[in-house]
Amino acid sequence: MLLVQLMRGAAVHAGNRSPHCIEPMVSWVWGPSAQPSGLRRAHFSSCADGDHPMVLITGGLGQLGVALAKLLRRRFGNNNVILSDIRKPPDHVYNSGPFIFSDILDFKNLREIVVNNNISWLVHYSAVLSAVGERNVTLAKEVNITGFHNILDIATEHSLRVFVPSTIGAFGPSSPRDPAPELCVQRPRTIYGVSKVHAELMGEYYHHRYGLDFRCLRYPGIISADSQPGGGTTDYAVQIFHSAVKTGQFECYLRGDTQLPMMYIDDCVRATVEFLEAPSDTLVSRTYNINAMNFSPEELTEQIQKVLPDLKVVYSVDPVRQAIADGWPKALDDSAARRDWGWKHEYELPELVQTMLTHVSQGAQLARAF
Ligand SMILES: NC(=O)C1=CN([C@@H]2O[C@H](COP(=O)(O)OP(=O)(O)OC[C@H]3O[C@@H](n4cnc5c(N)ncnc54)[C@H](O)[C@@H]3O)[C@@H](O)[C@H]2O)C=CC1
Ligand SMILES: CC(=O)[C@H](N)C(=O)O
Repeated sequence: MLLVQLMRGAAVHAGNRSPHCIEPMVSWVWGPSAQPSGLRRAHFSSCADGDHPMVLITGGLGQLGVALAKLLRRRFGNNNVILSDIRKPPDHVYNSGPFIFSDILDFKNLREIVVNNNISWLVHYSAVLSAVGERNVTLAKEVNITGFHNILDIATEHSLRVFVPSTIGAFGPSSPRDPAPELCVQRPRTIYGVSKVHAELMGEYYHHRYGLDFRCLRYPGIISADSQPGGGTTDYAVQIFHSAVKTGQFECYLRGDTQLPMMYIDDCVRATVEFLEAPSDTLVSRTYNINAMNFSPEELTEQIQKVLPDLKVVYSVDPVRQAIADGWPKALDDSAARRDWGWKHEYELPELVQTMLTHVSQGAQLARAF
């Protein structure tokens, strides 16, 4: 019954966004996780067959890579998007399109993949996230800095368009927090944040020095139902949905009033594709903030309780993740992305909660059926 009610609610949510491509084309596609929401409107520039880029996604088996690959494959064809990682993919991912082993620390292997597959766009998702990075600084330095240098050199060598996400974690306690602007003091206190500021600056330097087509979005915390987060500070906002559906109880590691910027995964991958497709001359900057909503654990709980009133949340604060969150922005100013390349989010908190509960309930029902 819960599922039926949720699906009814989700089906009526259809966003309107403004197209900002050279030749705007409105088409109807199935969203990456579109079962409950049905047909959604997609605004992309038209793209003749021969114009398709050949895309490589590194770190593609994390929280975001598979959803991005789905959207890019729908757009450019299944065989034109290669997922890669150092882990073994689950069967459904392996069977859904090209997958290749790639360790970003292995420069020669990375170069071979780029050359042999005629790669033209590189989406660099491999990373060690904030909480795991504080537990293993050496690994974070290696993957997020040394690995990124390999990406930068190969992208420059082969004239690739390269997308590297940054994060709200690239700001720190001395940055303005409400909202954090595009340009301000950035003195993060995590190795994750330091490595992302390094990536922003190096990418912009290579753009100016060598003409590299470097593109970077500072993502907020991303919320997804089908994929698990990889060890960040915003993970609670995914975990709470699974606990709410499975046990009706959740132990939150952040204080109830910790407000952070957040976004639903469909908005995140759509923003990424739109930004990748934006004509170079519309990009005033090479690094943009993007955002959708800002909320605290208490506000998220309240919204979930509108559907699941029995949900109980207790707070058991983890000092490491709380200190990280306390140095991050409460909101992001993303007006430049909205102005320059037409960024517009679709999901606000009520739609996010509706959609997440629908997906997570469906998943739980399926799991019980097997
Ligand atoms: N998920 C989020 O809330 C946010 C993510 N981002 C950024 O988006 C990107 C993707 O994030 P997620 O998918 O959440 O990360 P994740 O932690 O879920 O996945 C990262 C992937 O990188 C892979 N990896 C680790 N070492 C590697 C190596 N040596 N070679 C190749 N792959 C390696 C891991 O196996 C993993 O599958 C990251 O750069 C992250 O910093 C930015 C802001 C928010
Ligand atoms: C916001 C991020 O970059 C990530 N989810 C993390 O919490 O580390």
